[in-house]
Amino acid sequence: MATPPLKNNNDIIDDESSIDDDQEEITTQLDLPSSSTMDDNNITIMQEEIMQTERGNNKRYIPLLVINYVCLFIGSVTSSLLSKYYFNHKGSSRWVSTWVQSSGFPLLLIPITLPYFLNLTKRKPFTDFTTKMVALSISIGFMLGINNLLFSWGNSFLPVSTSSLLLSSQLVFNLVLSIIIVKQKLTFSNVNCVVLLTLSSILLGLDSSHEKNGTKMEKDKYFIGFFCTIGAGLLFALYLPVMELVYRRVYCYQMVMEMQLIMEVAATLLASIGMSIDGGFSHMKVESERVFEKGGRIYWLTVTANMVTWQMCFMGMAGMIYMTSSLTGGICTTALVSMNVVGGVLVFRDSFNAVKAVSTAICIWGFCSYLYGLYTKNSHHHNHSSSSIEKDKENEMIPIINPFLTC
Ligand SMILES: Nc1nc2[nH]cnc2c(=O)[nH]1
Repeated sequence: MATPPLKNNNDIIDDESSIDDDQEEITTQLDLPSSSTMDDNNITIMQEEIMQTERGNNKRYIPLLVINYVCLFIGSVTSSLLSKYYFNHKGSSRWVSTWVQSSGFPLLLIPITLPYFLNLTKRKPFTDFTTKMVALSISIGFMLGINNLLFSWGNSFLPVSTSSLLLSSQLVFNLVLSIIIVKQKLTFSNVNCVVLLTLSSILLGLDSSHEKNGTKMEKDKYFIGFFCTIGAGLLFALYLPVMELVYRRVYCYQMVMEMQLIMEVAATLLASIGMSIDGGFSHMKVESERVFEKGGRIYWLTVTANMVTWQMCFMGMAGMIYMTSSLTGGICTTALVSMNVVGGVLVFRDSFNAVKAVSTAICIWGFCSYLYGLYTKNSHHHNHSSSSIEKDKENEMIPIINPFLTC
């Protein structure tokens, strides 16, 4: 395909007034069907090169990455603390803790519509969606719903240390499935990090016996918790690379959030059906009026805050996967499991012994060395910027943002 000469990069990015024209022009250059999404098969080597050249100039990339990581961090740590607060004060519904993970989905309308109303984009929300993408989002949403259910059931039956020990397996599964599904390359940096984070979680898990809130756990409850957590880890490890694969078909951050919203609607539907069948909604009412130790007002505040923090967590996770890779998303999430333990120590005065200290240190070390590995690899990549697509694929910081189509 003959590709028309490109405009100067800065012209394209800085000149907001010409974005519309640019988009139209580049849509033609990239041969992107105007009413459908970017498909891997539609991208020629030349088109990849055009996008690759522009990536370095995408000024929104780093701020957006930071915002997403901050959301993931705050969302993960606070949702874990709020869940603990809920269970500590006689909240007991597993369905409620499943439902709050996705039911805050309307909040995603903020990152979806804000750029449009702030005139940062001319793209109208929910345009360029194909039936296939909606169907994919709904299917992945059901998978997420089952993961949420298993995750909260596992957490409710097991002590934090045991569930973090079991969840450590998700990172290894994530690495293996990323290699299979998205052809993730094995590097010293990512293998080293997976080993260190897994070691950190194992240490955390070995730190306590199978006791929850000071009482010896019944064997059957332990096994339910065990299988739910392993199942959640496996599903989550599959969910991340599948998301990465799907995100390769979208061309801007807003679309990622829109897909996330559809997924969360599907997950909420699943949780709501389960909750209705099991009397979860009436249980919520009874809990708030008679059971929760801190009273009804604090109960609803806890539930609402948990809905908000879970959305921050999922929004950050989706953004991380889109802007980096599923493995980086998995590493960031798993590193936060250890940070949740530190949160428990700071907020609930949980005991902090030498084993937890060593585990936290290993986690921080593994995570920082991974970030450093990404940083050096990325700067090497920029210094030796070439047209090779293979080279880009080796890089785990893959900003799939097409700046011409940044919306
Ligand atoms: N299975 C699983 N589900 C999650 N949902 C949010 N974080 C996690 C996680 O670390 N594992």
